[in-house]
Amino acid sequence: MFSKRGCSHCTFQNCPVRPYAKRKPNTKQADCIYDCLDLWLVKWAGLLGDGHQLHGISTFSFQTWLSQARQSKDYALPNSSWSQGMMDLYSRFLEMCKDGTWKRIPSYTWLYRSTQLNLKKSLKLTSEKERKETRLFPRNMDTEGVGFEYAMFLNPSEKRMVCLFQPGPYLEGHPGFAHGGSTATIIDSTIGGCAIFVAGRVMTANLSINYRNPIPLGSVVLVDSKVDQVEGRKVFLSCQVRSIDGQTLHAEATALFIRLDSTKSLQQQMSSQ
Ligand SMILES: CCCCCCCCCC(=O)SCCNC(=O)CCNC(=O)[C@H](O)C(C)(C)COP(=O)(O)OP(=O)(O)OC[C@H]1O[C@@H](n2cnc3c(N)ncnc32)[C@H](O)[C@@H]1OP(=O)(O)O
Repeated sequence: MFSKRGCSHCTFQNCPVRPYAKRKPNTKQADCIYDCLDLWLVKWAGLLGDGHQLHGISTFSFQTWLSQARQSKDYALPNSSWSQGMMDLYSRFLEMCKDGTWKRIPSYTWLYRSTQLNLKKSLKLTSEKERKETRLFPRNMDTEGVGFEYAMFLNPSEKRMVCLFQPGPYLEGHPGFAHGGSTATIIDSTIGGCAIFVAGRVMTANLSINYRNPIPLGSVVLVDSKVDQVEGRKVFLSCQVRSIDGQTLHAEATALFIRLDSTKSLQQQMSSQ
């Protein structure tokens, strides 16, 4: 039932999923192992259910291990689904990080790990349940390239956050183009990251988007957001979504974020409303 060859893709011994696959360019070995294990679990653990023993390891403990491994995986690193355009833009921003002007924002399955943002207080206020179980919406797909492929960079002095975004086929709206809701999601997340950096724990109160030109699936766009004004608890931001060459304006948006009570956890805040 299991190949004894080992997976040439990730070198995970006895991987039954891709015994003959070649390693994809730019794939980190660790990422690939998670992929293979994931598919392996879906294939076998899903069929057998929890509590069964495979190779002496219970599927339950394997799932727990996998879930912990996923939480510590940085999804904003290049993977083999990234187009050359995405890689080039990523390299350009990485270069600009060298003198400290820009900072790459790692991206985990839960928001509050992003230590580059202004979240030290929020981290303390986040419950164990929130930390372990909150899964950030744009990271809702495990297969690389099918949904939201993105990486963010923060310019602290300009209070600006950019997001390199490559929408995959599962985000389709009109044939061949990204669904407007997926564009709204990536705008909300980018603007939201910027607002979090400036004000800490915030929520979107208003997001207004003008869609100017559709975004082809698989293309790469730059979501460029900045803080315009802070008035008490209110953070006003604006954003533009453009093609890499800057020639096509895909969308522009304005947003209002409201800072939450910094002494209360999100749960306390919500239940007191
Ligand atoms: C690196 C990755 C980063 C990823 C970032 C992810 C970001 C994701 C962000 C989201 O999607 S959050 C989810 C969507 N948002 C919500 O579900 C929020 C729902 N709304 C609420 O919970 C509350 O309405 C809210 C927390 C926004 C405000 O409630 P509060 O009780 O704290 O404030 P309040 O209602 O007292 O309003 C405070 C001020 O803001 C004003 N305000 C509130 N909502 C407004 C609105 N919608 N438009 C204009 N003004 C508004 C309000 O008038 C008032 O102004 P003044 O102080 O001048 O009187």
